[in-house]
Amino acid sequence: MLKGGPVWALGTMSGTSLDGVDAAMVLTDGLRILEFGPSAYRPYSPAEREVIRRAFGRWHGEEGVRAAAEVVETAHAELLARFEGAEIVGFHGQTLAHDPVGRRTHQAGDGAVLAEVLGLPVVWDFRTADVELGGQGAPLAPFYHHALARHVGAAGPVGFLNLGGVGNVTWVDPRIGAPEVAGACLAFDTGPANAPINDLMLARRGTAQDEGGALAATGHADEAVLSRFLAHPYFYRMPPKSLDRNDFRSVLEGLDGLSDADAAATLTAAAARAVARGSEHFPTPVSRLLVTGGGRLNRAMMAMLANLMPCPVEPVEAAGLDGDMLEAQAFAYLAVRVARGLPTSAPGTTGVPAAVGGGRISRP
Ligand SMILES: Nc1ncnc2c1ncn2[C@@H]1O[C@H](COP(=O)(O)OP(=O)(O)OP(=O)(O)O)[C@@H](O)[C@H]1O
Ligand SMILES: CC(=O)N[C@H]1[C@@H]2OC[C@@H](O2)[C@@H](O)[C@@H]1O[C@H](C)C(=O)O
Repeated sequence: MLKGGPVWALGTMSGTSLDGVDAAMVLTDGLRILEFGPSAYRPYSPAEREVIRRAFGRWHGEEGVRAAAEVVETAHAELLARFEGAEIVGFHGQTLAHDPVGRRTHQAGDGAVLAEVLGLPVVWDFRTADVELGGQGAPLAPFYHHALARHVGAAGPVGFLNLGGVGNVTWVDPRIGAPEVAGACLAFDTGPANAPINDLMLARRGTAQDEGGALAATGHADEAVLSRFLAHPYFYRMPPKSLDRNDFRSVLEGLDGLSDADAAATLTAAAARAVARGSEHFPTPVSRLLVTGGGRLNRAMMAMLANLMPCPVEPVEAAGLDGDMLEAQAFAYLAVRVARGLPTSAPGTTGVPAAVGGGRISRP
C-alpha cells in the first residue's frame, strides 16, 4: 500500500483503434488531481499492429496471443523508459477480447515484466475483478472523469465523451464528493466510434484514418444503414453497458454499394447518433459535453454531434485538458487508487453490484 500524500503516477493506454501507446504522468493522491506531468506517445509500427490485430478476439493461451503480448510489453517498456520521477505505473495493456457476459476480459501485456524492466511497482489487469463480480469491466475512465470535473470546477452535471475506437460517455455530478457514491457517475460505451471508420479507410484507401473527417464531409449518410444500425438491441439496453471492438461488425457491413465518401459519412453519422441515443439515458441534462480521444479531431463527427446534442459539444481542451492523453492519465490516477485500496468502479460506471477496486500490483 502506498503511504502518505500525493505521488507522481505514470499511466498508459493502448486503445482499441491500435494506433499506438500513450503515456502520461499525474500528481495525485488517488482522490484529487494536483498536477499534470509530461506525456509521450509511441506509435505501433505497421508490423507490430498486424501482430496485435491478428490476436484480436483471442484469449490467454490461444494462437498469436503471446506474440501480441510481447509487442505490447516491448512498446511500453521503450516508451516508459523515457520518463523520470514516477513512483508507480498504471499499465492498461491492450484489450484483445472483452466478454463481460462470459465474465472475462483480456488485456495483453504482463505487468510483472514491466515492473522488472522499469524497477517500479506496476498496477495492471484493471478490469478482471470487475467482470468477475458481474460488472461490465468498462468503462474505467469515469472515476477519473469525476475527478476532472471537480478539478476544472464544474458547478453541475457535465458529460465526458471519449471518441476512441469505441465510444464511451460519462455523466458526472461533481457536487457529489466521491465517484463511487450513488448518483455521482453514470457511464457506458455509446457504440462504435472510430474503429469502423479506420477499418473502412484501410480497406478502401489504404490509409489509417479519415483525416479531419475530410472524406466523410464530402459524402451523404445512408439512412437505411443507419436505421438498421440504430435498431441494434444494444441501444435498448439500460446502462451501464460495454462493447467489444467488433460487436457491431455485422450491422455495419452492407456498405459495399456505397461510394467511399458515402460509406465514411455513414459510419461517422453512426458514431454520432449512437452518442446522441446514449445521452437519452443521462439522469439530467449536462451543461456541456467535453470530448476526448481522436474523434474530437474529426470535424465531420464533431459537427454531426453538435447538431444532434442539446448542449455545447467541445473538445476537452476547451476546459484546459489534454484530449490526447486523458485516458493514459486516467490509468495513472486509477493506479494510485488501487495502491491505496480505493475503488475503481461502481454500480453507476460498470454495473458491478458494489464499488470494487480492480487491478493487480506487481513489484520489481
Ligand atoms: N486528425 C484526426 N482526424 C480524424 N480522426 C482522427 C484524427 N486523429 C485521430 N483520429 C481517430 O482517432 C483514433 C485514435 O483515437 P484514440 O487514440 O482516442 O483511440 P483509442 O484510445 O485507440 O481507442 P479507445 O478509446 O477505444 O480504446 C484514430 O485511430 C482515428 O480513427
Ligand atoms: C474493454 C476495453 O478495453 N474497453 C475500452 C474501449 O475503448 C473505449 C471503450 O471501449 C471503453 O469501454 C474502454 O476504454 C476506456 C479507456 C475506459 O475503460 O474508460
